[in-house]
Amino acid sequence: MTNYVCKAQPPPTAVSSASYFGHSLFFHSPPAILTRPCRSKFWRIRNLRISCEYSCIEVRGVSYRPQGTEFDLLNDVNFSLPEKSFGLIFGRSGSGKTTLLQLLAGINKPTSGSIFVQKYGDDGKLTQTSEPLPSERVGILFQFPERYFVADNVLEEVTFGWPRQRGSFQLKEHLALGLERAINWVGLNGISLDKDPHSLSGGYKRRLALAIQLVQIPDLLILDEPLAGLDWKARADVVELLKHLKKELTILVVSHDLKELAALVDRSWRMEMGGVLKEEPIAF
Ligand SMILES: Nc1ncnc2c1ncn2[C@@H]1O[C@H](COP(=O)(O)OP(=O)(O)OP(=O)(O)O)[C@@H](O)[C@H]1O
Repeated sequence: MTNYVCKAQPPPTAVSSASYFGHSLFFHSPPAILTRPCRSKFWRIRNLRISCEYSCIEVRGVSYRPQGTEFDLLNDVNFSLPEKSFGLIFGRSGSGKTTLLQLLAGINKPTSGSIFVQKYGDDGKLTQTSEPLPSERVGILFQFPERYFVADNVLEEVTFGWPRQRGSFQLKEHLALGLERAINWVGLNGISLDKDPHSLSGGYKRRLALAIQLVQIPDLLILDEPLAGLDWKARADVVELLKHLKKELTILVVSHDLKELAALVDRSWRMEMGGVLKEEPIAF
């Protein structure tokens, strides 16, 4: 198998992605000492052994042709996104960006090629065989997610689809804790859970839509045009929120708003007409 680019490039904050006895340090900002670069095989802090392993979402040779059609919408797409990094895909309307996101989210299946997770050791070497990226571990926010709000209040909106009668106590407890964390993460804790989601400001509607995706922490969070349709203040708020979330999550964004997002971006690609993806750094 080809040795792909991800190997030589660990995530931007390699140690913040450290495993802690097999659990991610996800919910907490890493202590200052953990933000130092990874120098030795393991960090030892208060007798905790913390390895510097990391993983990458890998897209290899992906093409897609909808059934019954004669043209590929995506052509041999390849890219890697290390965990806890922020990727941006831009390009002309109709080039195939949303089509690619749908494959990543498991909504459609590639005609050829594969999408998987690859784990690496702190020496940059593969540590185990690749695993498919499970669609239930991908959170996706399509354009204008607030258009799909269905409930009369914030709590029902976030818990829509949760088990009501059936479902174990542990599952419900897990979801409730996830809800609390998600609400805090996106800064909705000052908002009454009784409030009508449609009465929220544009920026807060986006926060709510994000919270729904974050109750169960996704391995990959995909956002299609997260700033579209917002005024300048709400756009700045959402950028600030993404800056915060980027410390904890692997995020892939499709957007035309390159200038506003540039400071967050670790890797970027241009989708050319015909579904051809090319790496292209953005600089402002
Ligand atoms: N099921 C389908 N069958 C045939 N063509 C399709 C199908 N779905 C999408 N397309 C076409 O594929 C092309 C790529 O669409 P896609 O929505 O991925 O583009 P995009 O880059 O996300 O555009 P935008 O920036 O406007 O959202 C478009 O020409 C679209 O009409």
